[in-house]
Amino acid sequence: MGEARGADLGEGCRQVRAVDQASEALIRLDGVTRRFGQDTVALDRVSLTIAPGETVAIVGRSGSGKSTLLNILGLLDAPDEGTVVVDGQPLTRTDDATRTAWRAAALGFVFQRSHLIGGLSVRENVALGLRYAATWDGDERSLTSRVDAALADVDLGHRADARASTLSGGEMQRAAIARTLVRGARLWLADEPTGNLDTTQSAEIIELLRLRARQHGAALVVVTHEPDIAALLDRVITLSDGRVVSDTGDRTGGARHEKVLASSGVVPERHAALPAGARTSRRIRRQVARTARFVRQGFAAGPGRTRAGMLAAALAVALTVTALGLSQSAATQVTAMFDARRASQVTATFTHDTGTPRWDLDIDSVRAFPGVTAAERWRQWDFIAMSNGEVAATDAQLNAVDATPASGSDARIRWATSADTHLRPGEVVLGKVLAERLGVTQLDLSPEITIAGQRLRVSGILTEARPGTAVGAAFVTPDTVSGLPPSYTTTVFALTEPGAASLLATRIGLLADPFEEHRLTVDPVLGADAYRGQLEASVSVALQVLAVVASLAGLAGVVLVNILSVTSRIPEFGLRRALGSRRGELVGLVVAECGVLGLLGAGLGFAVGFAAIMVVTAVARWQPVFDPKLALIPLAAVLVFSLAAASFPAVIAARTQPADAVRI
Ligand SMILES: Nc1ncnc2c1ncn2[C@@H]1O[C@H](COP(=O)(O)OP(=O)(O)OP(=O)(O)O)[C@@H](O)[C@H]1O
Repeated sequence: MGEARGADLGEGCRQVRAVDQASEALIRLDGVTRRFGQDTVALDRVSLTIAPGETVAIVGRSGSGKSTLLNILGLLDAPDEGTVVVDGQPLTRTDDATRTAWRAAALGFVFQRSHLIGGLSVRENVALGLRYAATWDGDERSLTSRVDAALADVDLGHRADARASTLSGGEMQRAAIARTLVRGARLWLADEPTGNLDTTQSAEIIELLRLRARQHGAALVVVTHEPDIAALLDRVITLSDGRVVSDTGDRTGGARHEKVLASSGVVPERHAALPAGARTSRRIRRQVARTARFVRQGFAAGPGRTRAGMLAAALAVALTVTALGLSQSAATQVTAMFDARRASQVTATFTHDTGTPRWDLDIDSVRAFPGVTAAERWRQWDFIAMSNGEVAATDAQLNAVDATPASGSDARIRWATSADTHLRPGEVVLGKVLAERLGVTQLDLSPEITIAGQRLRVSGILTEARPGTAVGAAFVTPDTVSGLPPSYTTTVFALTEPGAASLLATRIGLLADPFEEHRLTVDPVLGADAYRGQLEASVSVALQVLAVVASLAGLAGVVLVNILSVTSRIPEFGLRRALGSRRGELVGLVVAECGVLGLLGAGLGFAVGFAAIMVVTAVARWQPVFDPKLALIPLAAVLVFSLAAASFPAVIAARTQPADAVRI
């Protein structure tokens, strides 16, 4: 039998003389004390040995320290004082790695609540016991046959493909026994394994545990409240207030197996006699494959939390992509709007040294130019005093305007008064600011003002100035200004079909005044260029800030979802640790799960973000813009998201104390 088991062992293990030479113990406790806080002494100087193959019951009143003792025997916990010696090797309190390696190599657990992963099949739950075992060589085919054999051994073969959460209490414990069986554990530890079962089922489960442990040459330690169950085992250790008060029974049960066990012991893989390099690369490969499998299983076992994690990541990325894309589109839109105006407006101003120009500007030639839709001509007087008591303003600009439409009555230049205004002799349109200054508010009272001795009816108020139009000006007809002193400035303002403005800008001087072209200043956008860049930048910055805020909000969401998901899995992590998972491997599992979810979510988020950009820009009639280089930002964000979102949960997982976690 020893040889048969030996042949079953994985390459990573080697045969050793396993029993403690001094006491022939599989595990020995010397003066072990375990305290919790200041006041609770859960175990008080406990010394005992567990020999290979013996079956032991630990009994005692509630709170007497039974579970604490089992956790110490199971290397899930370490004593504050005293020594634990496994296979002759003393373990230090701090050496978590060695305890973990021993758990993987030699121990198996059956907990009160069985600690199966409910979303996985029974077969995969049992396989978990072997996947973490140091005795497994990574061969999937041998795994399947060993798992099926273990399931058959506990009479659960017919439920192999069922979800573990659908099993009855008794079936769950059978599955937990199969999980212990399949790993070839040498020490089986069961904490109240029948606590949730009725009397008949309890007896069946204890009998199954006892028989299978014996068949496989394993020692069995069972914590129980029930004397009937204790009576079924070889030896009974009674605890009271953390001390062993009696240790009775037949200890030869174990001795019957000593020879077998002495030749079949295993030590943790790190002691194996393979070359170090080969061992390391082999272990890494196996671990990567194992983690990949666990990640897939984790997604399948918890579809709800998988969806939540993915959607949180998708939302974060979608918000970032949308905000970034819209910021670019909006900035481009501002540019396009300004460019559109620049392309359809031309203003040319002539400044004369003295008096009125020799020739009045030829507005008709401008109007006749291809693409021109409307044109105006202003003459402007600066600082004309208007005073006869009724008009007190002294610095208002006064303009003469030729407002005749380009064709028919379709005036293309809108004055933004109550209606398009065609000024008639004797009338004036006031800029809003000037009107307020003069106290002219209501046109239905037919207000009148006097300029240069002429009484004029206010026919409109200019509420919205075109670029460059002074809302502090008064607009009058040429008749009105005929009596004024000469004007020094004349302006031609033209609107064109889109795109025709730039050509007009090169010709307007020649058209308007071929003799004084050199005095011309052409300002196509009337100063708008100066603040176009600023506006563009402001829009862009505002939306980029929004993108950062959205990213942070999304990141917080992803982190929260991951933390909640991992917190709900503490018992599962405790189980994995109990079965032999190292802290680092657990961290790797959590990071891999969060990372994969982050990447899947990011893909979804990209798609949603792009769709949102298309919809918003289509509704707003914008040109959608997304610089491919900016895709790097969300990509980097995804990596940061995934790592940041995984780091907190990974710390939680790494800090999981198996002894505490399996109590939950
Ligand atoms: N993680 C812990 N933190 C604080 N106190 C603990 C912890 N674990 C155990 N104890 C305390 O140690 C003492 C022994 O607890 P333990 O669970 O070992 O008793 P037990 O005999 O198994 O009890 P029961 O039969 O009720 O499960 C108890 O007073 C318990 O409250």
